[in-house]
Amino acid sequence: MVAHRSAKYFIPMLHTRLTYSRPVFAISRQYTTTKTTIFREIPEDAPLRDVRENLRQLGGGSVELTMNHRTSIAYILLNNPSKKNSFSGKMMAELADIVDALEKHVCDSEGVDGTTPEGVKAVVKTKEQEDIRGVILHGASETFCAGFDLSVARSHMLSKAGGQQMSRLMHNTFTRFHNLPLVSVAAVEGYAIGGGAEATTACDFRVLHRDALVRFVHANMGIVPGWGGANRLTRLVGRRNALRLLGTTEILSAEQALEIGFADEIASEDESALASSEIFLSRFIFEDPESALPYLKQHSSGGLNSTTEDASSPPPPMHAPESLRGLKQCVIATDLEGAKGLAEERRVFVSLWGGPANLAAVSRPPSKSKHRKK
Ligand SMILES: CC[C@H](C(=O)O)C(=O)SCCNC(=O)CCNC(=O)[C@H](O)C(C)(C)COP(=O)(O)OP(=O)(O)OC[C@H]1O[C@@H](n2cnc3c(N)ncnc32)[C@H](O)[C@@H]1OP(=O)(O)O
Repeated sequence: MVAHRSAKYFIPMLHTRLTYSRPVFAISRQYTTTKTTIFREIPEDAPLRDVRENLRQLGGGSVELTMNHRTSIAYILLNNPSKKNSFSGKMMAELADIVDALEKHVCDSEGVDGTTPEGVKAVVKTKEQEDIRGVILHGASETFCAGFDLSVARSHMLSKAGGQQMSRLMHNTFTRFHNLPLVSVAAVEGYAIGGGAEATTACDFRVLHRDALVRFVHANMGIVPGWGGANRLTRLVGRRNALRLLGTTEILSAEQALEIGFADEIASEDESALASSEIFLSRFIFEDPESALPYLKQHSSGGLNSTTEDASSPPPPMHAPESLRGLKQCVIATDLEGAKGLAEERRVFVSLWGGPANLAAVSRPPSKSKHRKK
């Protein structure tokens, strides 16, 4: 039965007044829109690839990956500014594509299963200096993300099957992203609302602009987080704070976010969250972040592909990518039950001991000066 959007199909129990007071009218199963796009409802257990392709046809905007090989930082840009970078179905599919690409770049692509800590086997595959060590998730036009694109929801995805598909794909994508053996930072400007707030929890760290606002609005919509955000938020800030943020839907300022441990840093007065995130990441990347700052500023292009060879300034010494990736693997392996986590840590250690970076470090003469606190 093909229903057309109109008030007479409005089903009171699904009517919800959204945070920007746009009523959402429910329509029934098969959808057509003015663009005669048919959103196919597919079986619950359909391959995730089918779900991704089904969603790809919905809505606009884009998610863009760029890699800066000079600074070893990758950037994922949520780009849907006319809708506050909210996620359309197309953007959900593109984010999944990008996580595929990053997994291939940093993991042994033979059978990587990024949804489980055991499934993530980091490798160093390209020349050390080119290897990506960190990734920043950020939004266009000075805002982070307003969650799910509600115009897509209204037009195509208010059925149980639509919600199930969308949630299944986003759970998979954000779990794989969270498990990537890269150090990830959410650079939050403006708003991170609903699924946008959930997206920040999929990163290892959060750097907020001093005016940024974070809000888990799901309770106002008669639901709970649909992208894994409640689970990750609870691990981040503890049960008490998580339940308060989710249950009251209170707006979290940058200061409050820092106070409860949700945010790791607030951008300094005259700095964007993106620039502050690059400096934050540089502490993981460069052996001496302070002295690497001029190089970082010269080459960090906010996500433009910067592979221009600049002979005048070879990159400052960086931590071996395999060591950083191994450390991330050890941390996510703590999700494994019992002794499995320790076993994974030992496996990573053995895989690195005696490797090129370890041999180079061991052969360096010890020097107490390098342990002086700056
Ligand atoms: C699991 C995911 C979860 C779920 O599915 O339950 C969700 O994420 S549901 C979505 C939750 N997000 C929201 O409720 C945020 C709604 N938006 C707002 O509260 C405001 O737009 C805000 C605070 C983000 C920005 O307010 P501001 O006054 O600065 O701008 P406008 O409200 O005028 O918005 C500008 C422009 O963007 C469109 N917009 C904003 N958010 C969304 C969205 N989530 N989906 C689609 N479109 C969105 C808004 O309609 C305006 O467009 P215009 O054509 O100019 O009216």
